[in-house]
Amino acid sequence: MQYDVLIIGGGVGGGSAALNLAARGFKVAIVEERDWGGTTINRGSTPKRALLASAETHFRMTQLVKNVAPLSWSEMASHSAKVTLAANQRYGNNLVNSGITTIEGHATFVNSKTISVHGQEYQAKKIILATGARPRRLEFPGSHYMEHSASFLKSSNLPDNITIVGAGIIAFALASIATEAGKKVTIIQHNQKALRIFDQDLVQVLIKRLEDAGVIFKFDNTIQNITELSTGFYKVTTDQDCFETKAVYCAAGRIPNTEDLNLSAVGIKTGPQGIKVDENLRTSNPKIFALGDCCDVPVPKLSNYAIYQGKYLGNNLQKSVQFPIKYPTPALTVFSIPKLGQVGISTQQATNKPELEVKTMDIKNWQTYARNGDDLAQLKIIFNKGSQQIVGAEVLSQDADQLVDYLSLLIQQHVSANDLQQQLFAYPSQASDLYGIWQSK
Ligand SMILES: Cc1cc2nc3c(=O)[nH]c(=O)nc-3n(C[C@H](O)[C@H](O)[C@H](O)COP(=O)(O)OP(=O)(O)OC[C@H]3O[C@@H](n4cnc5c(N)ncnc54)[C@H](O)[C@@H]3O)c2cc1C
Ligand SMILES: NC(=O)c1ccc[n+]([C@@H]2O[C@H](COP(=O)([O-])OP(=O)(O)OC[C@H]3O[C@@H](n4cnc5c(N)ncnc54)[C@H](O)[C@@H]3O)[C@@H](O)[C@H]2O)c1
Repeated sequence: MQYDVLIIGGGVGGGSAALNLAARGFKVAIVEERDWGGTTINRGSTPKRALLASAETHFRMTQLVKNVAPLSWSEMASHSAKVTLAANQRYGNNLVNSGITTIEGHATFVNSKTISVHGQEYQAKKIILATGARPRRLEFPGSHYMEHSASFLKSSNLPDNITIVGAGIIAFALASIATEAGKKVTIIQHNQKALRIFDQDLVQVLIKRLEDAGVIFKFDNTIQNITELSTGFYKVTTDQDCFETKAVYCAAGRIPNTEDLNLSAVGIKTGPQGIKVDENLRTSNPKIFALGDCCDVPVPKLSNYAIYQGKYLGNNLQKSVQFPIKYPTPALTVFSIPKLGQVGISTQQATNKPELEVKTMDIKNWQTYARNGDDLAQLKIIFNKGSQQIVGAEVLSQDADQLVDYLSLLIQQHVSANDLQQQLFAYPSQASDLYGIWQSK
């Protein structure tokens, strides 16, 4: 069978490229070996945020009133499973309804224009790799007892005492959800630094809040051994400590899926960060492109970037891709309780840049935050001293994700204090608070 474009990987990156190409009249086929929507829809932000919906609501209630009923994990899990299944089905149906041929199975290259799935060959003028990434595995005696974020997110009966290895972006979300559901959580981190790209003052506030909620952080601990006990517990041994837990989840980073594709047959180069691509997302084979978590790009491996890269290839592939990809203002959020958001230039990047000024604002008494009991809310804004333009921000708040998105628009569109005064926002709201960011400078 012959197509204009074949895409390997039906996650949000591959799906975004497929939908954009199909909308432009290309004959497109997409291959998926596991589940439509990939990590995001089935094992990432969709189930995570569905579980977080209950956990956050519970936390917000406990900030405002006494005697809030405990959460039931089975009810949270069944809500998350329903939302996730619906999203998965919608994702697959949307591809089919958009005129895209969907193929289920594992794809490997035969040559630069041909792939094979279950022994059936498919040909295309151009091929896009969007095979994503998988959890990094650590190797030590008993490491096979460790599970990963996917089994946490799918669990219908999360154990009441769990351990997470790695104090990164996944660990903080899982720990916040589990703690609010009444579980005992231990986090093991091999060095001193949690959430290393975020503002470390705000990270310390978040760690303290999780510790107050019962999370045990074991920094400078390297996990060395896990043994199964007859009591239903596992014994975890680190180079500093030894303790018992009912489940261990490894959240120590992710590695790109570049194996089992026969990439060497088509001359595609890879490295530890993934498939090598140029600024047009073209691999070392000019007919083959790559995007999302599987490729080595100088931007975070996130759903929003994978979708953006898919749109870029969807819009440019017909012109043989003449223009390099340009990324808009970066924005990301740790979906912990409260959330930690970052947009534009970070406080770490602003260090030693004399033209930039970091302004720290304790915003917990602002109406928006005070009325929600958001008593840890803090904002750090990075201004350009000359233009007074906002160029970045770091924020800790129950609604950090929304504030980061508003600020991202201000930064991307170079909105000034004067421009904002011409805007009419509903009041009082997070958006209307934005006037105050300049005023309180
Ligand atoms: C727990 C968790 C939470 C996350 N939360 C967020 C978040 O809140 N916000 C955010 O922006 N990002 C988040 N991420 C990151 C985000 O999920 C990824 O960046 C995103 O899924 C990448 O999309 P992708 O299409 O490149 O890869 P994937 O979604 O991984 O899709 C790749 C697909 O390719 C398929 N595939 C691989 N090899 C083959 C083959 N040979 N043949 C056929 N099919 C193949 C796989 O089965 C998979 O479905 C999270 C990740 C995790 C694990
Ligand atoms: N909200 C979001 O945007 C979001 C949410 C979840 C995941 N993601 C994506 O998924 C990726 C993977 O998330 P992650 O949390 O696994 O990775 P991460 O890179 O955020 O964190 C991994 C942590 O594990 C630590 N670590 C590494 N080896 C270790 C070891 N042997 N023992 C103990 N600690 C160890 C690292 O120092 C780091 O702190 C992220 O980088 C991001 O791209 C994004």
